Amino acid sequence: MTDFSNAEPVLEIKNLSVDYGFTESAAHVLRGVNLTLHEGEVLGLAGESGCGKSTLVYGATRLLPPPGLITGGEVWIKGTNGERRDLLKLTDKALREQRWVDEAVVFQGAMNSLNPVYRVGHQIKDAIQAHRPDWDKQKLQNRAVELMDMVGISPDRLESFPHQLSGGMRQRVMIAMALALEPKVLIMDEPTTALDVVMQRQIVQQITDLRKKLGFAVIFITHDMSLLIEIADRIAIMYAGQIIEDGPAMDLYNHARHPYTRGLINSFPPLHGPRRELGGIPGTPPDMATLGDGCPFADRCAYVHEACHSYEVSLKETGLLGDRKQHVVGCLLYEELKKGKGLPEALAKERI
Ligand SMILES: Nc1ncnc2c1ncn2[C@@H]1O[C@H](COP(=O)(O)OP(=O)(O)OP(=O)(O)O)[C@@H](O)[C@H]1O
Repeated sequence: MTDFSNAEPVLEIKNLSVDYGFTESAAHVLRGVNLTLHEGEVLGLAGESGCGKSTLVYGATRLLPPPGLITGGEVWIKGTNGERRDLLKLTDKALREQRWVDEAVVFQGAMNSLNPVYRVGHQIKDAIQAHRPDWDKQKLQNRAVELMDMVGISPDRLESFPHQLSGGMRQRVMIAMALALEPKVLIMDEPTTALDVVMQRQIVQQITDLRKKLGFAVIFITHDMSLLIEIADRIAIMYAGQIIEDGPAMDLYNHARHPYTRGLINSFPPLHGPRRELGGIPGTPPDMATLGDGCPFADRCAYVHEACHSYEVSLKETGLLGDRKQHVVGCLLYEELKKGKGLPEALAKERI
């Protein structure tokens, strides 16, 4: 786990908002999200199902399917050529040209998106050739072999059809394709969810090793907090279309500030140390189409008080001793703390 906060940002999502639908009944699924990924960093994005993780990364890369609509924001990417551009302002042509080159996305269930009627090698080479039309057959073949080697699959498998590969192998092929043009940013949306635990571990280890070797930055989406704590340098927690806590991975794990983050962490067995009882989070995330004002977690929060119903989430440092500047949280309790009101006793006792 490394501190990348002084490294240059490679992807900056600023105030990004997304609606599903156009009419008055549109659901405001992403509400002014800010998130920065630094060069070489592994940023974990966690939160319950439906909190907007996929919408965030697909919105930021303009891969959002209809009826998703970006209603505001900026997404600055530092391209492989060093130039910074706002992805939301690029023409479709410019977008197609920079995709795979500057950033690549491995979708949820990507292993099922290989075309069943073409050999794996053909598909890898096709993807590369779309961006490198001047490469001859031999060069494409060499790169395909190199990529298979890189993800630990025998290059003979370039001749296989997707159905002849296991799920884990297909997922590795997708990772190889994503890395084919050496992007600086790799976005992975639950890349291991459909795989068994052993395969999950192997693939996560492989991504970690490749990142060290090639130096790209990663946004890794998962529900699995214990996995993130192992692999991420930094973790951002999403709830109801907003980031509600963001900090260095170990700080966030050991000193989770938001009651929702604490709930998420307590839903997974601890990695080290004494066993503790697992607790869930009562209730379910709110319906984004009917979400009103105030903290969206208020209805499920054990520490809720009147003012939370009109609190507008904004990420700030807690001011608590030992908290680092890079650790921010959007919870009224910490604003009250700064006013000298103190934390509720139960919250103050846990994991401070
Ligand atoms: N096509 C759609 N039309 C309307 N609402 C949608 C559509 N797709 C997603 N949503 C809503 O957007 C919200 C965010 O969904 P999203 O898939 O981004 O969440 P997520 O955190 O990635 O969930 P998961 O972990 O299950 O993938 C959810 O409330 C979902 O119901």
